[in-house]
Amino acid sequence: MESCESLGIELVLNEKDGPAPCCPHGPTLLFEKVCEGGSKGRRFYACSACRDRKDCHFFQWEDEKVSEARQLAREEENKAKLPPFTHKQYCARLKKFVGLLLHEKKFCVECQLLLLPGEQAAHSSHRLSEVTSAQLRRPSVLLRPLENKKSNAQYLFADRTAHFLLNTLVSLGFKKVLCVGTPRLHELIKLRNLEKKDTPMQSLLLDIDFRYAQFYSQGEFCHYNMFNHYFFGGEASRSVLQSFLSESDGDKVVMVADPPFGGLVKPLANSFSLLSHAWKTQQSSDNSVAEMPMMWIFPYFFEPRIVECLPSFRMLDYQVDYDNHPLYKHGKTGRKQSPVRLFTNICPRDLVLPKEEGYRFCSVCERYVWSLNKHCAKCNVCPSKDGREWKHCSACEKCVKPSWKHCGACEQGCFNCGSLKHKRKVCPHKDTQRTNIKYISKEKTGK
Ligand SMILES: C[S@@+](CC[C@H](N)C(=O)[O-])C[C@H]1O[C@@H](n2cnc3c(N)ncnc32)[C@H](O)[C@@H]1O
Ligand SMILES: [Zn+2]
Ligand SMILES: [Zn+2]
Ligand SMILES: [Zn+2]
Ligand SMILES: [Zn+2]
Repeated sequence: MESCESLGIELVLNEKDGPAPCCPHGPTLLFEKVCEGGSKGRRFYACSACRDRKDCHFFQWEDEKVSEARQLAREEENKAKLPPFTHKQYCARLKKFVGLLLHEKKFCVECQLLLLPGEQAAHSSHRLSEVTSAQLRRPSVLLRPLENKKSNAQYLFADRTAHFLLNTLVSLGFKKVLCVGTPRLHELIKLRNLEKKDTPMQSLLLDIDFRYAQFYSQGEFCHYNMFNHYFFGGEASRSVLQSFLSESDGDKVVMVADPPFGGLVKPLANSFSLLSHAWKTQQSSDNSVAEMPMMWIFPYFFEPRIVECLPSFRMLDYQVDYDNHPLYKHGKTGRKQSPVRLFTNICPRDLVLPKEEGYRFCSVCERYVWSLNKHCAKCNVCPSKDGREWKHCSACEKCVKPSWKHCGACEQGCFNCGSLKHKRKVCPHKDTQRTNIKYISKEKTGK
């Protein structure tokens, strides 16, 4: 079928091609196979949210004719995959649930659903648990994390990180937090408000995990796909976002996003730009150049790609930790350290990293850095990206990883792909990232 040896898959972001067909996760993304010699393969649509065909099997060639019958079947399927209740219904259910006696408050562990009294019989063979009001305020603890790496990749912040984020946002004076894929931060903000000690902060959670609709009002949660900027709740959800982004009362907005790490950078950057744009339309005209303050949590090795897509972003040294991730735990050293970092368009000087955890301020770089990240006088930067102490290589004239041994023979070729025809700097295969189609992706760089 394919006439070419496929090198990878590129994502095509092209608005003028008309609306993309929809899978249960909203509009699909358009991909293109890239072949040896740079020739373009056939384009196809695939799911934006699931990186494994097992989780969403949508596939359509760009030039494929879809019969009316198939179109109807598809619409039926998309409908069948909708949440069992509308958000409005979930809110009415919560209201009833809150009014129940403690022994009546049951959560079905299998169905991940808060049950109303009449419904328990239908779940009698399922494991039910009692829900206290304290648990009701911590849905991220009550719900089973959706750990599937190829779709939700729901890794929840360890307390250390969650509190660092919250305290940082408070100290920067933000009053409204747009939580994109950060349910635990959203929850923490609401808990802090309940303590009534400080001025409250508003929080709006955007997440594809609709189980959260059971716990939050329509003004606090929108069922949202961050890979295609799709609001499952349509216009009503969009207007919730718009009014949340208004700073007319002087309340500053910040976005904090923690996408699944397997996700493609380009569609995420595109969605965050659109969110920033929506924020901008709410600003007075004298603020016309500014971007919405944003934090994007992602592994350090995506730095070149993120900065390419969002040039105002800088990577911070802060290591983000998760509760339910087997690998990324604080206190580990060497390769076991968390590779996850904060990327932000907020001035790094203003983001104070905790001294007691080993961060210090570099007055030359004007940012907080990890203890092992020593300033190199020759490069004039704090060079380490991965948390280990890097060393200067005089042959390369730059700082390199500690494991790096300079090899004269390799100098001739490309360190990235091994080709002798070019250097790594101009390697056409750099910035590779996995896509849902099990190939190595080479996202379009536009160059
Ligand atoms: C790496 S976890 C981040 C959770 C965060 N560390 C916390 O503790 O609040 C990724 C989050 O993004 C959500 N998510 C995954 N795919 C998404 C998508 N396509 N659109 C929106 N949210 C998505 C998941 O449900 C999950 O809550
Ligand atoms: Zn899908
Ligand atoms: Zn059940
Ligand atoms: Zn420095
Ligand atoms: Zn150096």
